[in-house]
Amino acid sequence: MPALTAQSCPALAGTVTVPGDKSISHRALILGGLAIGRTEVTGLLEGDDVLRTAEAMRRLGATVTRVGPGHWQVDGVGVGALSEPGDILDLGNSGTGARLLMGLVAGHPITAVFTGDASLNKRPMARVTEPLSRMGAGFVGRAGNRLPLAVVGARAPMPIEYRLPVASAQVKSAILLAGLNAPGETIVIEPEPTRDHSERLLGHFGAVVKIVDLADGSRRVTLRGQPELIAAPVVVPGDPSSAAFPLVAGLIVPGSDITITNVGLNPLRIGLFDTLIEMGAQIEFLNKRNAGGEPVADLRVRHSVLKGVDVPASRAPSMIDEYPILSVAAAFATGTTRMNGLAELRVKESDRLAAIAAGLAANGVAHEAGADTLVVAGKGTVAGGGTVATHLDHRIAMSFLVMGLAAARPVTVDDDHMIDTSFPGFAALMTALGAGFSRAG
Ligand SMILES: O=C(O)C1=C[C@@H](OP(=O)(O)O)[C@@H](O)[C@H](O)C1
Ligand SMILES: C=C(OP(=O)(O)O)C(=O)O
Repeated sequence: MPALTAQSCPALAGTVTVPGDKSISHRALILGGLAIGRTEVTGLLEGDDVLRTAEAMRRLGATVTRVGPGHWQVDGVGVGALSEPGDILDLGNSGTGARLLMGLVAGHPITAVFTGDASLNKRPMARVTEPLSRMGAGFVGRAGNRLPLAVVGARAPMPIEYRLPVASAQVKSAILLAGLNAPGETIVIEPEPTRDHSERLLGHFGAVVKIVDLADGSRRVTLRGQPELIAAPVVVPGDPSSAAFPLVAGLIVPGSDITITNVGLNPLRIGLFDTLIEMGAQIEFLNKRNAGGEPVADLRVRHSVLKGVDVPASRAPSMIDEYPILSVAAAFATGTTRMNGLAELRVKESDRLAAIAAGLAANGVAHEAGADTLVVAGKGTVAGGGTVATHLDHRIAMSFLVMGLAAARPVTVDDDHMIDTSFPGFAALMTALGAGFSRAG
């Protein structure tokens, strides 16, 4: 386990581009693998999570080729024509890869065995196996349907109407992917809208997807089954969830003035930016444009005096992966930041609520964690000096390294290798802005 230490640094400056969006990258490979013809993907995230999905799609019969940095070609097989993989599908650290591909396999008459790393194999899968069973798939797994798990795909998949018990784009997407090979309409009702990259890309590849916002605030997504998907180029924007790390670093390191180019601004992904602006963050959205069907902009970020705010639970789906780095921003703010509706953080790559609380405690930040709440008592400065246990969680590692850039004493994370799952080149990009990291030992 390589430990990495971040120490306080002078003002950050410069312009950087973060890697491609993880959610869109997974989906581009999966839908490209089902489409007829060759899909050209540019800006693909070449992080371990997405590379695992690429390999799984190969095992399912698609031809997936890297032609240059971020430039990939996928020759698809057509909906319903996936082949049975000759070996286990190992999705590594990736909940998205595992759950989306379980949906895909569930809708095909094939059997596939899924596994992952020590983190993924602890994560709950019943949330996908339950609706996918109703569509006709079978599952043989450990208690609670955790991985390793065999998916016995439906011979004749049935469309369902399903109301999500938790707000989860992964569960929604798994059902839609299974529904692709079912006759008739598959309907998912979400209590609160979650990221809609699957819906956007399904439409982009020629499927008919209807989205209706219902009077009670929920959203109904209807997919017409058995479409012929046609290859279409996908331009992947920079990942707002990755941009969050240099962005918060720019806010908390005194004197900083940085620009992050080509950041995806899908309205269902930008809860963190809204929250930081409420806290007083100076963020300018420059050169707003549309790229590959998603809104993008360049973000100019300057050091800011932040104040604590209340973050409503309703905002959680649009910033679900951003609470670790928001907690760091809150520690440098003055006043109390209250976060609600965080139950899902307990089932990510780690129990993120517990990992954040332990990291704050190790670095002298007053806070209180409840079952699904976190209150951070910001004092404007952070003592630091702690070592943070990362539990195979990339977002915990990056968040506390950012903390170390502005804390009084250095902050160490016990392991940083898993950062490559979502943000390869993180340390180099931060160093280019002026950050200081050192390898312990
Ligand atoms: O669909 C996706 O691409 C994702 C959905 C979210 O998970 P949930 O669906 O579990 O909320 C998010 O945490 C994950 O990083 C990516
Ligand atoms: C939760 C995350 O990813 P996944 O669920 O795909 O492992 C994340 O990237 O923060």
